[in-house]
Amino acid sequence: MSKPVVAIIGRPNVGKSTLFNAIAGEPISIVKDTPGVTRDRIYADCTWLDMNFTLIDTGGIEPESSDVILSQMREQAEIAIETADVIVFITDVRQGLVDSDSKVCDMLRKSRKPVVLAVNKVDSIAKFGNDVYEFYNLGIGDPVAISAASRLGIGDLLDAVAVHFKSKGNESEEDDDRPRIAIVGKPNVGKSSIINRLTGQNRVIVSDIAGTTRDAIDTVVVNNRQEYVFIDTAGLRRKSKVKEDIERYSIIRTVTAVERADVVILVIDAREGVTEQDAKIAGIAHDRGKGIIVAVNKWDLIEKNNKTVYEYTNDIKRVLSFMPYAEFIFISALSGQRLQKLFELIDIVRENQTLRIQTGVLNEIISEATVMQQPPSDKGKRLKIFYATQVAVKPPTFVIFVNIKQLMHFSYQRYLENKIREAFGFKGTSIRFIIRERKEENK
Ligand SMILES: Nc1nc2c(ncn2[C@@H]2O[C@H](COP(=O)(O)OP(=O)(O)OP(=O)(O)O)[C@@H](O)[C@H]2O)c(=O)[nH]1
Ligand SMILES: Nc1nc2c(ncn2[C@@H]2O[C@H](COP(=O)(O)OP(=O)(O)OP(=O)(O)O)[C@@H](O)[C@H]2O)c(=O)[nH]1
Repeated sequence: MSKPVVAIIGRPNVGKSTLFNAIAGEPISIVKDTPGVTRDRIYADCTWLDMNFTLIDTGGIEPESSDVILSQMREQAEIAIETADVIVFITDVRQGLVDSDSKVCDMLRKSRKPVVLAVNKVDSIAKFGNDVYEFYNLGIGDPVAISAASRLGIGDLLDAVAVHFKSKGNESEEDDDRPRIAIVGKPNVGKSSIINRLTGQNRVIVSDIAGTTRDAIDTVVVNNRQEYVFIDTAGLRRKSKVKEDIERYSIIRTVTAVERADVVILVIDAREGVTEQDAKIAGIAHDRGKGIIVAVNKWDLIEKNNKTVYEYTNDIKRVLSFMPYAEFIFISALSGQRLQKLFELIDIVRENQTLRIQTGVLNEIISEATVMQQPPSDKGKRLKIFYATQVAVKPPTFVIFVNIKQLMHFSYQRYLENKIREAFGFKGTSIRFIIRERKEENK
């Protein structure tokens, strides 16, 4: 299910980072399993009451002249409008209303994206409460008074944000059962070329998902009478001169595209091989439990012998070792080689993402596995597995009931995962486990 995306924007020093941390929770847990992305808080997976959403930080602004600030704020706002479902516009009660705030609000209003106005640094209502009214002048609705630093009003703010989740424009997306595929990868690997080639060969129809700006970049391709929605992240490079800004933007674009996708195609340039940056991008899809196909593009430029595919696959698997389940395909957007096969692979991965295993069969596999390799023990206590059942798809998720949770070591869980994969495949998709304790008497 696609999670809503919330973006925080505002002038320098109003408290964006402080608010981000207050919502996301203090320990930097964002991407702990994802290589490379820990340096900076760009996005975080958050929960409020029973709702999950992705929070993005469109980036800091260097306070220089007010002209520069305004243009950077516009840039931020554009990114937020392009990628977010709800925008939190944050202001500072102590700085008061500033001209650039009004200008950015004009942009936001025109975009018709839901905006929630936060007035920060209201550490004391008695002292600053009255100053909040001034912000009604921005014409983007009721200001919510908060103090990010002392975590006051954050609940009210998130309530106001969550109102827009339900009326979110892509409810139709939830009912839409066409496969949604995000094509991601570093600049210049051939993402646009792949989309162009696919659409050139097949009839294209305009996306009929109504509403938001993001949908303008969806491309519908028909293959064998099946419609596929491609979510493109190509060609949307920002003009910024700052390398960090470009990188931040491309990560935001990738996260928000991946969020909406069922299957992610990670495109790699065959000449360059796989890099840390590719691993970073792959990690975003992995963390979100999406189906994954690694497409090695520009295959026409490679001199090959009968070991080349094998060697490439091994090299990539080594770097992407956290996702051994990924499917591989070697393509050329230039010649069209194997692009037809890409559709077959998408179908397979998607089926695996939604595969449901009967409880009886699942438990047979698990008891066979425990006979073949005894569960681990510690201090005289041995792990007992009572029962397992699949509770979700996309990604397939299994609950395993055990006697003592701590005894389920990562390596044994991986062993069970391998056994499940041997039996049922699940190629191209991650699978998840939830380990639950149950009293032995209940068995
Ligand atoms: N009094 C008070 N100070 C706050 C509050 N929230 C943030 N601050 C302070 O305001 C300053 C700026 O906060 P940041 O979160 O770094 O602001 P930012 O908007 O991310 O700033 P840039 O990265 O420059 O765009 C810091 O000194 C914070 O401690 C608040 O609720 N009350
Ligand atoms: N030889 C060869 N060249 C390719 C292939 N696919 C793409 N190219 C070339 O690689 C360059 C980059 O391709 P794009 O499709 O623009 O790459 P992109 O990933 O969309 O790039 P961004 O928009 O920067 O993210 C172009 O010059 C393409 O012609 C291929 O399969 N073989």
